[in-house]
Amino acid sequence: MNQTDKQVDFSEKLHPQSNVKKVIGVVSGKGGVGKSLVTSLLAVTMQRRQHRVAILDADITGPSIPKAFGLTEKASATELGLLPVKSKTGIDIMSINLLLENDTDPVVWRGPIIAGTVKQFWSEVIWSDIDYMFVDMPPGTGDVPLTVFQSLPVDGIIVVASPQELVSMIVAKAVNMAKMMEIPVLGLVENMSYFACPNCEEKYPIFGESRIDETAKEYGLDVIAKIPVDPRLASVCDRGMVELFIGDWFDSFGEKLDGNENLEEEVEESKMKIAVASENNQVTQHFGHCESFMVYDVEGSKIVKSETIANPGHRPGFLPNFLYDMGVNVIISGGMGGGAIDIFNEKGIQVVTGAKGESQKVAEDFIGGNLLYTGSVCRDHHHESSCH
Ligand SMILES: Nc1ncnc2c1ncn2[C@@H]1O[C@H](COP(=O)(O)OP(=O)(O)OP(=O)(O)O)[C@@H](O)[C@H]1O
Repeated sequence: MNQTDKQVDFSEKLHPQSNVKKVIGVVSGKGGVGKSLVTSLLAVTMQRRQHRVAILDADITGPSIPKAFGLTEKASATELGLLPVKSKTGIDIMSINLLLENDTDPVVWRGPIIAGTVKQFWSEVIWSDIDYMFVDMPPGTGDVPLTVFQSLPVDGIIVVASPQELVSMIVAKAVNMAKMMEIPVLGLVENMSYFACPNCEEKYPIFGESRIDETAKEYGLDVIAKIPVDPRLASVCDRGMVELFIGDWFDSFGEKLDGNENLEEEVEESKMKIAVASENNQVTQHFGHCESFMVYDVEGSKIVKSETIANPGHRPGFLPNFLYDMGVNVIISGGMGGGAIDIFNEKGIQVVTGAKGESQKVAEDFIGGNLLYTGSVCRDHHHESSCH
């Protein structure tokens, strides 16, 4: 089922006593690649550069920031609002773990509740005079990170990946998600890029040869840092002492950030191609058997060209490759089989299912961030009638 909802602008709802100048989201195409570590290192780097820094831990189901900073006290509240907890060096931090009585309790909330909590972290916490707020985003490119993205006025994002993700299309998905939301991608960080032998200068690519330069070139992005696998990094995080890390990986990025008042100017206007599986100009329920694809070229937030491409025929695995070859970044359909979704995912194409209504209107809603989708998959795709 398709639902539309006006994109919420939480920037107006920042707590009256808060003042946050720049919000930078740290994302990863999947969990466990070091997103929280990178968020922490970035925050510490900017703190060392004499800025007032905050971390909003939006990774509600896997909050790791309080542990890395060794925070044991809980957040407190006044009648005016919630107060972040200050780290040893004065970084303001808010995380669900600072509110839960027992921080080993699992958080098993659904997307809307998670997004609601992140919204409260933005609007009900008093963030006093923050120059840089780093947001540790939920991992992945699914419904939850997308909703959180829509909930915060993020000025730019940093994509973290390990060498394996850089080989796959996971990074492409993260980059496409940011493009969809019209958020500038400030650059890529390759974590666990290599292991540096402590006895010689040799660097060993233990998780595969670095692909970051190639990937960055492909998407026209900057390489921010290549971080080695370093047991000392794991150790400072485990001991709650990330503020003591030794390394200059983010120094030049910090310098650049300081010299760059307007992050938006950093990137060219984003472009993307959206295909909508259609029947009589309406989104069809049956991706493979659609009459045509309405294809929209988008620049910034405007459709600059539209064309109708007849469905060249339904053969297993054929259509995703056909659309990929056309340069499509996003496919919208009512229903779609799991096999097709998998191929689109492998190719880094964002899949939006559960859409309904007039094709161009649906594409416009998507561009405006107003299309919420169900992510529904047709489990049995042999017959059209099974695709509901
Ligand atoms: N370069 C590195 N060298 C050594 N250890 C690392 C490195 N990067 C991350 N780690 C360790 O790997 C673990 C996972 O890192 P982290 O929590 O930052 O990942 P994440 O992407 O935020 O995970 P999630 O998405 O599940 O929250 C942590 O214990 C961290 O200390």
